[in-house]
Amino acid sequence: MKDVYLFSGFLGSGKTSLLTDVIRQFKAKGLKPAVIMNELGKLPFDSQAVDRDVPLREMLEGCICCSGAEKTEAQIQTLLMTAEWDVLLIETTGAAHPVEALDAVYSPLFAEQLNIKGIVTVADSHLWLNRQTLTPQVRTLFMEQIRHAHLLLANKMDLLTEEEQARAVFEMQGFNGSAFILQTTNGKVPLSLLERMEATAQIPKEQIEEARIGKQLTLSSRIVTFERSVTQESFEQWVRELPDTVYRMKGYVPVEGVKHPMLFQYAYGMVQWLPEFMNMPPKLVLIGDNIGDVQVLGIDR
Ligand SMILES: Nc1nc2c(ncn2[C@@H]2O[C@H](COP(=O)(O)OP(=O)(O)OP(=O)(O)O)[C@@H](O)[C@H]2O)c(=O)[nH]1
Repeated sequence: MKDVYLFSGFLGSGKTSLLTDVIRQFKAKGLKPAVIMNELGKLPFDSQAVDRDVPLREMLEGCICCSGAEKTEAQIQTLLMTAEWDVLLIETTGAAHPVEALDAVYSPLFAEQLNIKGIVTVADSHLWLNRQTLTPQVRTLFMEQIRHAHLLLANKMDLLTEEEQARAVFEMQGFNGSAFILQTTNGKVPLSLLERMEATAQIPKEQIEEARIGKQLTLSSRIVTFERSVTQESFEQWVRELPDTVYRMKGYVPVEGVKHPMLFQYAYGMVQWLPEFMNMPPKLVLIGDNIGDVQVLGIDR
């Protein structure tokens, strides 16, 4: 299993600074990192910060969330097939919602190969203290990135007084009680802290595969394997009755009377079904808060 880290954080908060330093540290340990970078706009600006010997895939058309999970899936697949690497670092754009970004890396296709370690959010602490200057939408995104972090870097500490530093960390901890918070400058974090993040997908063997992120985190993912086929109607009925703390689902659902499991997508109350021409494994990924308790149709438990 290869470890995967997602670097989240608002525009200009220090993600690329973190990325370059983490690459340096992995290399110093003799490990080979690979990188997926997402840029808003078309210029591969940040990628110049990554050494040439690091396998790199870029998505220049937008962020992980809005350019679609399929592209990220394809990028990861390409990396898995074409390059030698030990650990994958994914830098999301500052405009990505962390749940969407996480969703993009959770594919049933490589659930057995990747170990999603979780979300490292770089927070601009100066901006945190001045967040009332942001528009409501932007402020919501900025705060969501902080709220869903598994490891939170309170960055740009050099710009704050001691009193401000303490206030920023205190407030952030109140907002995200489960993340470990580290005060940083230029995104410098000891590798051991990243490596200590609790991994997610301890896959096979059992029918139900729990995937946990972090310790007592709210946001978590779970991969389940269907034991029998369901009807489309009954499955949609089950979806309608789900608690609204299930944010996202995707996978392949075995549907009665249909040859191969159908590609199923769910996001923010919307359901999408697509026929699949290959026989894909009947697995479903759920992402949300406390999803361990959700009883899934077609799975006995
Ligand atoms: N003073 C100060 N500047 C920082 C710190 N961390 C990053 N910066 C600067 O902030 C700017 C943005 O840093 P990046 O690492 O490119 O941030 P990013 O999150 O990758 O930016 P986007 O890719 O645009 O979202 C750069 O000019 C960095 O040098 C810090 O701790 N203190």
